[in-house]
Amino acid sequence: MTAIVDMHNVSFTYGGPAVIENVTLSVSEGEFVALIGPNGGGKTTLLKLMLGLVKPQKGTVRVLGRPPEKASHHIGYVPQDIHLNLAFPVTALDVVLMGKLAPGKRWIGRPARHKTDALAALAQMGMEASAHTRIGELSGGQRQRVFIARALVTQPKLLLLDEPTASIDTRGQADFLELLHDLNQQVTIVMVSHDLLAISHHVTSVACVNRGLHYHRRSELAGSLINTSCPCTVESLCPVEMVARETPHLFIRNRKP
Ligand SMILES: Nc1ncnc2c1ncn2[C@@H]1O[C@H](COP(=O)(O)OP(=O)(O)OP(=O)(O)O)[C@@H](O)[C@H]1O
Repeated sequence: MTAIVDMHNVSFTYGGPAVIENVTLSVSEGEFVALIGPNGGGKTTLLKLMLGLVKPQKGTVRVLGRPPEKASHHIGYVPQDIHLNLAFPVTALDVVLMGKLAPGKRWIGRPARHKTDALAALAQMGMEASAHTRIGELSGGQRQRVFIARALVTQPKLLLLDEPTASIDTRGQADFLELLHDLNQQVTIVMVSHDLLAISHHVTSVACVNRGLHYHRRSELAGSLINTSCPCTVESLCPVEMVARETPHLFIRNRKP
């Protein structure tokens, strides 16, 4: 089976020190991968490499067996910061319809079906009742659902989400993660998150990113994530441990030095 994402020995720099170094990662169809790690660890850069927005100086990136820019129509992306003038008079439906526009402002697919597809994407995110509400009148969490609907409207095979829960409260986050869990039945998801504990029951694997990358299958982390031992062999360099040290629940605290 072709991997949805295949990164082999990838290194990347913006011109200074390496931001990503010798990273190998394979994401299979149906996975829900969380990328965690400290600020500046390279998580967003990893998503940009998967999107083909930046190119590695070393190694290869393939999405569905092709260079990422040739697979872009199969990728839905919701970036960390979406700058949108909230006073601009567009509805949730208008925003989702924008997902049907290719970069050259060409419509993707048959225009007659666009509205139906956009309403279906909004329904998937539980937002169909707000289709005709102006985007500025929605809450941060509702807007986030609309942006994901925009990414889903082309029925991508891979959904890349950069910290989608940042503007959602704790109760809303649980519902939102439940929704992503359902969505994962039909689309492979790679999501940047800072909240390892909140996501641990929903994801199939966790990749810790701090220039290097350590991949952990959920079975390695299942049960009590707080007390489980970390499967990394190079403990002092393991990003899991670095992340854990920054959280109030030190799931590696009880380990022998
Ligand atoms: N366009 C850019 N030009 C130069 N350096 C950049 C650029 N974008 C990111 N960087 C640097 O690359 C490193 C990794 O950044 P990146 O945004 O990938 O980290 P991150 O893990 O997503 O961080 P955060 O959790 O804070 O969002 C940082 O040191 C950052 O300053």
